Amino acid sequence: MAAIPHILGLDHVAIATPNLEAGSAPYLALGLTPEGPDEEVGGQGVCVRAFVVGETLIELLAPTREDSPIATFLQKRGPGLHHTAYRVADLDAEISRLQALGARFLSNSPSPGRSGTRVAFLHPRWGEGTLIELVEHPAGRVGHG
Ligand SMILES: CC[C@H](C(=O)O)C(=O)SCCNC(=O)CCNC(=O)[C@H](O)C(C)(C)COP(=O)(O)OP(=O)(O)OC[C@H]1O[C@@H](n2cnc3c(N)ncnc32)[C@H](O)[C@@H]1OP(=O)(O)O
Ligand SMILES: [Co+2]
Repeated sequence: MAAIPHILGLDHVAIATPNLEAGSAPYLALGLTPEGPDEEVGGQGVCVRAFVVGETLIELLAPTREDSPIATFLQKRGPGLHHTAYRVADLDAEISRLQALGARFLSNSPSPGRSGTRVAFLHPRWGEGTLIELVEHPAGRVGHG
C-alpha cells in the first residue's frame, strides 16, 4: 500500500476582511461561488465564507468579536491574505513529526476549525512570514466538502 503523503493538498487560502459582503466582491466578480452558508466559528471569533476554487477554497474571515485574531490582524495590517492551509490525514502525527523537526505550533493541541475539522497553526515566524494551518481530513480526502 502506497504511503500517505504528509500533505494531501491545499485546503484553503484565507483572507481577512472586516466585512464579508465587501470582501466577497472580487471573488463573486471572478465567478466563484460560496461553498455554503456563512459559518460562525466561535472558538476563533470569526465568521467564515468559503468560495470553491477547484479542489481548494478561498476562506474569507471576518471577526465576530474584538479579541478575535482576525480583528487584531486587521488593526495591524488591514484586509488581505491571512494564512494558507494544507490537508493532512493524521494531524496528531504531523504535529509530532514537525515538532521533532523544530517546528513551532501556536498550541500543542488541535482546535476546532471550519465544518467541524481539527486544525493546528504553525507560528508565522517558523513559517518564514506566513501563518500556516494544517487541517485534518481523516479519510485522506483530497477534495473539499
Ligand atoms: C474558522 C477556523 C478557520 C479554519 O480554517 O478552520 C481559521 O482559519 S480561523 C483563523 C483565525 N485564527 C487564527 O489565526 C489562530 C492563530 N493565530 C494566532 O494565534 C495569532 O493571529 C498569531 C499568534 C499568529 C499572531 O498574533 P499577534 O499578531 O497578536 O502576535 P504577534 O504580534 O506576536 O505576531 C508575531 C509575528 O507574526 C506576524 N504575524 C501575525 N499574524 C500574521 C499572519 N497572519 N501572517 C503572517 N505574519 C503574521 C506579526 O506581524 C509578528 O511579526 P514580527 O515581524 O515578528 O513582529
Ligand atoms: Co483557516
